[in-house]
Amino acid sequence: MTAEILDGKAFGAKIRARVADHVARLVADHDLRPGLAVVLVGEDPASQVYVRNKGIATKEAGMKSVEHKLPADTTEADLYALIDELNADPTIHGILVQFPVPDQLSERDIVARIDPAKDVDGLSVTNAGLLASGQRAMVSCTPLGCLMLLRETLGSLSGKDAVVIGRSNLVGKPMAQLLLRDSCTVTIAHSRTADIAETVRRADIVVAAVGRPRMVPGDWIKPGACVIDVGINRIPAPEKGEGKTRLVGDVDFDSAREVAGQITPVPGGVGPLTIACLLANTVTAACRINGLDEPEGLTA
Ligand SMILES: Nc1nc2c(c(=O)[nH]1)N[C@@H](CN(C=O)c1ccc(C(=O)N[C@@H](CCC(=O)O)C(=O)O)cc1)CN2
Ligand SMILES: [Mg+2]
Repeated sequence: MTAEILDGKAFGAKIRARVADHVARLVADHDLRPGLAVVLVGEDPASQVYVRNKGIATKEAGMKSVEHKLPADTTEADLYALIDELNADPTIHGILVQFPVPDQLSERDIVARIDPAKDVDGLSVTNAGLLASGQRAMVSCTPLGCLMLLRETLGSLSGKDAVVIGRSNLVGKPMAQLLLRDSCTVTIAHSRTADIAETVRRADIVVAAVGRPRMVPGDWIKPGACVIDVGINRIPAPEKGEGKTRLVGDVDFDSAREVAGQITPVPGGVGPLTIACLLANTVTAACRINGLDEPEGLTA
């Protein structure tokens, strides 16, 4: 079997078109233009690219985009003063502080400072708790995108065996909660899982989110399984020339594609869904904050 390759760029574009449609309606019917503020602390080159792409995508969808670039030595007090300002700004509905942040800052404390209603990363204790208890939450963008892609690809997920490899607050844990909510039988595997190969072999759905290049070989995959590779790992690529690098996922694509039913590539799989779902979450937040109906097709 050779797997169907799931095109994250195309699906991301579809989500973004849906977002733009909702935005146009919110502006026309309610004079409400959703606004997203992205805060970047320091000069991490990859983060600079992601933040720029978020700004471009936000404007393309017809939303207000605000970028705050702070120096690498920004203090907690200065960052919190900015977050407080954004929390109070009625034209801003989503706030995202780009991670990683420099060492003097705590990701956990930053997230706690953001109004949970504007927490478009879904990382606050409030949103994690709402999701875990089956209530309306803001859901982290990458797992939200993975869930939308799984539903689009497989239809109902009910009764399927799903394994999430990785237990981060940003991806692994919310992904497992979303799959559980769609009535999957969910296992979270991680570095201490006793027989990870056997655990993965049982799964109809594999979501790999560990950040270890090509950790999951094809012979761990159940024939026909749907494989979602969240990993974005930069590795040396001497074949492209000295000092060159390339991106690979957490799954060994070449061997896994021979076994899987469907698989996401890296790049061009899950990555583009993260930004598309950030836009979706901003629209959702704007609707909720203003007491309007949930946007259809943009929430989990
Ligand atoms: N506050 C947050 N920080 C970070 C998040 C996040 O969700 N919230 N996620 C990542 C970075 N990220 C978005 O912020 C992100 C990463 C990758 C992509 C993407 O489209 N990747 C492309 C490849 C890009 C490349 O060539 O380098 C792909 O996979 O096709 C989008 C967004 C960490 N920080
Ligand atoms: Mg981190």
